Amino acid sequence: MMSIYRKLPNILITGTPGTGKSTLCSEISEISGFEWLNVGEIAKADHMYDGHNDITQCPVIDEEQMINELEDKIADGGKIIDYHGCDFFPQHWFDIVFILRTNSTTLYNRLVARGYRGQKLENNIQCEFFQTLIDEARGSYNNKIVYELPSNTPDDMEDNVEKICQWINQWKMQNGHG
Ligand SMILES: Nc1ncnc2c1ncn2[C@@H]1O[C@H](COP(=O)(O)OP(=O)(O)O)[C@@H](O)[C@H]1O
Repeated sequence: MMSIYRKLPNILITGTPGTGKSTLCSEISEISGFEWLNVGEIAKADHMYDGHNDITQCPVIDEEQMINELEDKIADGGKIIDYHGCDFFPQHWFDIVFILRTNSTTLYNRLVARGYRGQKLENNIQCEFFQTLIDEARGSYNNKIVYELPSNTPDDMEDNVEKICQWINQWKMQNGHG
């Protein structure tokens, strides 16, 4: 509904760390010209933190500050937002939400390769296993705009890039910018 106020749509890509968000966003950004906003990287660069979570062993993002920071950019449309959480963004920001899904073993190997160990590794595997991001996305957005995408293989990645780019083109045509 809100999309009529934007010249281009905004896309949220979420999922457990290691499911392939950055890889996917970078490819879509290159093809579509949409700006990729990596929320974790923005928080790191601008020290937008509000404490430390001992369970996830990650700094806690200052959500209010992040929303203020992103609000103007989002209003223009044409953004791909990449974050391993999705419940604190205003619902009207996004025209579509994709959740990347990866099998436990595959994800385990990716996170080990990234240097995750012990509790941090286990927490992330559990996050994926218990479909945490699915529940979070379904609880935060209109379920008609929420889609799961498998992200286990390079073929999956290619399919996902294609699907999302097709969706962008379709949106442009339907909204008179084709
Ligand atoms: N669908 C996929 N098939 C094969 N490898 C993948 C896939 N998605 C991600 N990877 C690999 O997994 C690792 C983590 O991907 P990344 O995009 O950094 O995930 P995230 O941004 O969700 O943490 C990278 O080495 C990436 O190349």
